[in-house]
Amino acid sequence: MTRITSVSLRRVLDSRGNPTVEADVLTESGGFGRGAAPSGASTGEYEAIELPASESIAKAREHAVPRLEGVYAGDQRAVDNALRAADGTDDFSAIGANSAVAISMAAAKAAADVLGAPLYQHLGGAFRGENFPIPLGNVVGGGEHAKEATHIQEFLAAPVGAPSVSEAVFANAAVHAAVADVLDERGVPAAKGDEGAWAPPISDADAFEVVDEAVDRVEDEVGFEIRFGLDMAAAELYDDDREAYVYGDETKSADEQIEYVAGLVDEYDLAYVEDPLDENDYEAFAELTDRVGDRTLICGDDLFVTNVERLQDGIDAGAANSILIKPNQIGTLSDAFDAVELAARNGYETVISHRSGETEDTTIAHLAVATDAGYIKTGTVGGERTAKLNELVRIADDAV
Ligand SMILES: C=C(OP(=O)(O)O)C(=O)O
Ligand SMILES: [Mg+2]
Repeated sequence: MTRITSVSLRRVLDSRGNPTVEADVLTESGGFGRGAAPSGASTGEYEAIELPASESIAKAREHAVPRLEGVYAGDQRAVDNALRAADGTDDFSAIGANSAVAISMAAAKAAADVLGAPLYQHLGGAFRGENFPIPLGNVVGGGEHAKEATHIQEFLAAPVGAPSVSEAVFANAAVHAAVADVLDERGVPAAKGDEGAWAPPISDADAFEVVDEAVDRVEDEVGFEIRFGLDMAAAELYDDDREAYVYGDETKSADEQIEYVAGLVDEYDLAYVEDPLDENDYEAFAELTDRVGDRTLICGDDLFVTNVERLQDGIDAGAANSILIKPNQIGTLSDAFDAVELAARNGYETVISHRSGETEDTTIAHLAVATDAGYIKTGTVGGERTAKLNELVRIADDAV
């Protein structure tokens, strides 16, 4: 029933206006699935390779599509193994991780369509947990996502006390609005960055004050606990030649960076810190996790790139206590599931994540529910972000 009869690929727009790959998968019984690849700006050095969309489509049409016809979409590992075999490299540099992930997601949706089950149910099975992920909402940002804004890439609202997904999603939107109010009161103009977060021309120190104030106001309104966290995307701050983290005119050594982040965790009671250190410095990650990992999540994004080998190295080193999962960093849903499983077996929290360049695709909302992830990071406002957040609300409401 789920035997694939056709795979078609096309170029569509992503949220930055760049071309990206969209895949349609059809099965013999009429099942249909569509997936679209996201795209990063602050990409990790060890991510699977994204090719220009046209090139990736041409290569995938030549090498992958013929192998996929006849494969059962309901057997996700068979689909993803066919993609790996068609590519023949470790990093999808032959057909592009963008075509690979679009096809992998489209096949999963086609199978769910045939089975008449919501995607999260197909991916997670009957015995998945009953938890819903807490959405981490980007409310202020800079780095590679906005020029002339903060050095730290993302300040993320974390509504840890929300009684429901819906209340959490609306709380994050309220924090986003409150940040606009606080900036306005301070006379600071702000455009938005790639993910829809405010990108004000202020120092990181001022941004902490602004977000802290906005979170306090919304916490008082909603009556449940809201904390906040960061994606420091520190590999983008790190200068290999100077062996230092560069914040404009200031630099910090690895030891100073550890001290700085540990201080921030305590001063602002941060719930979450992603990529606080360079992607090659497992040791410094381990030192920081040792210091503050009992009271906050230290999450590896560029550090682990959703890759089980890098995650295993991190587990061995004690480098973090959580992992960001981005399917396009590794190329297939099967690989992303493997990373989630390894993380869970080792007590690591999982955070399913969007990319800064996104589409209306909602797969990650289903993936987060299917894997019982503790968190999902998928922005706060903006159509390509609310597509996932609203899908989460629908899933919680049993309306997909
Ligand atoms: C979402 C992120 O940004 P990008 O997609 O640019 O890597 C991130 O760094 O977590
Ligand atoms: Mg990140």
